[in-house]
Amino acid sequence: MAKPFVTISMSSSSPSLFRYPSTNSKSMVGFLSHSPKTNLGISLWEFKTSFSSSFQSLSLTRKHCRKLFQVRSVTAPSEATTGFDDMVSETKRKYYMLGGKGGVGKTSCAASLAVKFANNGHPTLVVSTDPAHSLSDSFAQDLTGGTLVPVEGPDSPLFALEINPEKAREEFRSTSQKTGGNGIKDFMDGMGLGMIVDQLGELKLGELLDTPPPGLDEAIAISKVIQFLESQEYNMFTRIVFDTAPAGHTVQLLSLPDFLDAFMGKILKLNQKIASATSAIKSVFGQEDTRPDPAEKLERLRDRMIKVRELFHDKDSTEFVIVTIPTVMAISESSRLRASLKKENVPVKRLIVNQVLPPSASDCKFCAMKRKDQMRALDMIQNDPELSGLSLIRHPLLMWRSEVFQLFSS
Ligand SMILES: Nc1ncnc2c1ncn2[C@@H]1O[C@H](COP(=O)(O)OP(=O)(O)OP(=O)(O)O)[C@@H](O)[C@H]1O
Repeated sequence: MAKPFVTISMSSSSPSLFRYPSTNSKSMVGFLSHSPKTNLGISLWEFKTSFSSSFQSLSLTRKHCRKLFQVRSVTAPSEATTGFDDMVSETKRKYYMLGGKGGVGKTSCAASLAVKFANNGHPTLVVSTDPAHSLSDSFAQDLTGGTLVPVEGPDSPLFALEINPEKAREEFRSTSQKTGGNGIKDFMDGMGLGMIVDQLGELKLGELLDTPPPGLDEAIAISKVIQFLESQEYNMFTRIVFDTAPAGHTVQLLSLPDFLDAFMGKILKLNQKIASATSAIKSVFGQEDTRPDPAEKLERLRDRMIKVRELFHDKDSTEFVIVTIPTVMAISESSRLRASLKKENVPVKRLIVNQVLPPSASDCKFCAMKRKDQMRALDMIQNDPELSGLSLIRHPLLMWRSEVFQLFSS
């Protein structure tokens, strides 16, 4: 039997796998019933890493999952569950991208929505690509390390993953620098082909490398998740919830393939020069060139970026859900986000308005003022040409973090 972990590789282009953490947070702070890890829990993930045997082992995993994950009884505010029935009804795989202004509750909603899906029979993966991860806080489990961690509680398997976008960016840098940066220059210099290095200067690769567009790291992270989800091992996941980085970045990542096209054009031009130079050297010295081809790697990266863009545009499988709060500023920003997403043809159907004051018979002075402000902001939504057509899901402002987690769970 294979060892109980396999890793998600952030660098390989082959599908990545789970790693069951050796330790797990024991504090489930309120909202998740704590069930300490048992031997059963560990053996659960002893599935084989070979692709040929994966199907069988994963089936085994699912069976055990049902035993391991305890049915959690949670009561959701009825308003919070409205509008989500159609999100859980289809059996086909669906991707939900939750995005919005910083701090409005994207992570809380993503975590909570993922629990809702899992409790409704969908094996679910919730992924954070936000550089300021707080998914670990939401689940009170350590999710760092770029591996899939099982979340305890829901009826169906729920896994969470925090991806370090910095790591993804670093990977891009090192690959592209090997291709167009100092690595190549040193190599060419060593071969006495300085004049080609001079020509490389014209390509201005350095400038591109120094100013990668915002969203690149997030796009790389998303593309990696999509890539491994395509493999047979991960067919089981029917709902994938992404907790994305604050608003602007997400839209910018959609234009990444264009950036990469420009970048790739240069890289490929460079690669041709190198290929002809090295083949000339090989013909003289009869040497085998065993160096890996970074340009090929970049090409694959660009292809993956294109897939991410396609996924964002696929109305059948993907939905971008805007999360906001009832303040004039947040609503204005959400309207701009919706406009940019519309321009990019990204499907948006729902708007979650989080932290709405619950009804009260006796407001204090502060609460009364706050409520008035919120009413004004909610009115704005009704009159906003970008937002008024979306189906609105209102979430109450809750007192306790444990309740926040229950927003969608029922
Ligand atoms: N409905 C709610 N009622 C009360 N508190 C809430 C609610 N939703 C979220 N919060 C709290 O607001 C804070 C920010 O929430 P969260 O981290 O989910 O936002 P975010 O949009 O993901 O933030 P960031 O952009 O920094 O990633 C957290 O402390 C969370 O517990």
